[in-house]
Amino acid sequence: MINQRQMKEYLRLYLVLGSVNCKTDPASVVEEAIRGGVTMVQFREKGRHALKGEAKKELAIRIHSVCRRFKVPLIINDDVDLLLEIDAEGIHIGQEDEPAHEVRARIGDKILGLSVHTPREAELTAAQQVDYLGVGPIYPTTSKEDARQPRGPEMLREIRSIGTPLPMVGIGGISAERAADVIRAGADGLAVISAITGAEDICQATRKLAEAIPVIDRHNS
Ligand SMILES: Cc1ncc(COP(=O)(O)OP(=O)(O)O)c(N)n1
Ligand SMILES: Cc1nc(C(=O)O)sc1CCOP(=O)(O)O
Ligand SMILES: [Mg+2]
Repeated sequence: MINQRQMKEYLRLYLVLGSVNCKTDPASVVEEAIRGGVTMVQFREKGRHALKGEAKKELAIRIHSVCRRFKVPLIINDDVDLLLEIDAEGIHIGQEDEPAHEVRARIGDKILGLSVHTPREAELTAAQQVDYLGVGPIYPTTSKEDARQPRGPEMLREIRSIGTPLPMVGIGGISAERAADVIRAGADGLAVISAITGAEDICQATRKLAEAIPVIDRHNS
């Protein structure tokens, strides 16, 4: 499994995207976003108009080739078979997806991220199986059809207060203006879709997000 220090660095500015989120070629969006400061990418091909089968795999391979060029890890959402086929760096699963211990058995040492929405779910997560937690939605979002009620940055604070040892990323409605509140509440990084994919200038929007992330020394806080 990846060491936590490295994991936290990768989580700092995490772009989640699929073809339905992009106005132009998703692989070009990824390249522009990496140039702007994205530290990890998740391929999340979901929704009624999402690509399937070979077309989905072909896009995943093109995005992976951009990520590889810049040494940025690519995480696949939900689809363990696709992760193994293209040899990406990790997988993100939710509470309703394949159980974490079964996914870990299939992926070996690759990165495994799990969504949690409550302190209880974080408490029940086996820290030996999972590399990071995705906590959301922090704010209202229109990018996930079945998103739960937003709980605000307070949810991150509550999860930190139960002493979870795992790196955490906040997700849901995060913008540059909200970045500092999310990090100060305990997140190691920000995961975003629309704040990057919806921008006219992808690189500039990413830079603005990256610059809004405060550096926090957790030992003194
Ligand atoms: C970083 C990150 N956090 C949470 C999620 C949501 O995962 P999940 O609950 O499985 O929902 P879907 O994304 O599969 O619709 C995520 N994808 N990434
Ligand atoms: C993929 C996803 N997962 C969420 C969760 O709460 O688990 S919210 C979300 C969508 C995030 O998109 P945006 O940055 O555009 O709000
Ligand atoms: Mg899922």
